[in-house]
Amino acid sequence: MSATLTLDALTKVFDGARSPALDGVALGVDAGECLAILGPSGSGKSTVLRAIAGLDAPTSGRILVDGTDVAGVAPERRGMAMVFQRPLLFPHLSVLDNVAFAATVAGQPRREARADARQFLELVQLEGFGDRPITALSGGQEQRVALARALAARPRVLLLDEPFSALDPELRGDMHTLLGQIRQQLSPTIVMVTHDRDEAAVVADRVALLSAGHLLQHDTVERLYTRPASLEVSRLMGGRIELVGEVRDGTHHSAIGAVPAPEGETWADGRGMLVVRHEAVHVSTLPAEAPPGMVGVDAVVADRRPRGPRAEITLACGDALLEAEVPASRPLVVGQRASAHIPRSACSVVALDDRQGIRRPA
Ligand SMILES: Nc1ncnc2c1ncn2[C@@H]1O[C@H](COP(=O)(O)OP(=O)(O)OP(=O)(O)O)[C@@H](O)[C@H]1O
Repeated sequence: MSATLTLDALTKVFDGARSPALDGVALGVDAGECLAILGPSGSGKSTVLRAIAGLDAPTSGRILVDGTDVAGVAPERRGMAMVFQRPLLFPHLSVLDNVAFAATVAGQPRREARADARQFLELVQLEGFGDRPITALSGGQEQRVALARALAARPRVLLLDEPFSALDPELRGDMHTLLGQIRQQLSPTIVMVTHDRDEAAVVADRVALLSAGHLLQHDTVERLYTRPASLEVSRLMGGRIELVGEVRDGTHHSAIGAVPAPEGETWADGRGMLVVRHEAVHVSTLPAEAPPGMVGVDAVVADRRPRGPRAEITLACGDALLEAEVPASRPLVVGQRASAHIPRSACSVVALDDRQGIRRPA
């Protein structure tokens, strides 16, 4: 129950719009893969999903399922099922009949459809809930029913449009675990829209990052964080360290000194912005040499902001500022001398966009 999905130069211009909602989006999803479509509000995430589902026709470009163009194929004949942010269940039907609905309408005998639906309720861990009215379910349970109903249609591609965003963090975590179990058992191809980086990191094999209708990067979660294709990607992925400088002979030079490219990589010579994942910066107060593979920088603690079990630290290194996180229990105080140890593997150089190069991330 999985298929490959290919988006080929997908473009959507809504009537009267000044700029396209999607502009030439091209990517492939492997059979059984989970792709997260990530991006800020209005970037075109739902438009991609609605085009794949057949709910909106693209202005140009193609959508291929297992290599076959689905242009003109009605939504219900595409072999896809969609789960929305709101579960959209029939309130007058029981839980079981909601899940069995599509099969019954398609002409499957009621008894068979219900037996089948029971299996999917079990899959979403709602066995025993079949006879309940929909109105007796919690939000998380409703979304499980919506998922069971979508899976009961045995879609080749499962489309999820921010399906867990209305749930509280704990329930959302449970749903991520459930999605992992469903993937293990059924391996559906999944395309999931989310604006939450953490959710994308937990559920997806790869991420398509959109901004203003453009695909900025299609890559693994780890590479989006540590090898952003541009300054915009770095910022959208929450990158907070940006150092203007120049690459010479494969080493970036900036206010913090020389940072050689990570092992096995090369950086092109020229002006460039060194971007560094702040989560990887280690703050040391001992006068120790930086360990192998790391760059050491002398600094002074310029700011400290409590964040529950963690504290965010700003380090001043001459004119440059570095960000880091430490456990809240670390007794680092403003004005204290410290050194930052930066793993080279957490560093990347991106083109310096002169329109945005000077602004620091918020
Ligand atoms: N039916 C429509 N008619 C006109 N413009 C639309 C329509 N649907 C979406 N748009 C516009 O297309 C752009 C992309 O919208 P879309 O809903 O795909 O973004 P999104 O990334 O899903 O946003 P959000 O995270 O807020 O849901 C936006 O500028 C939006 O205003």
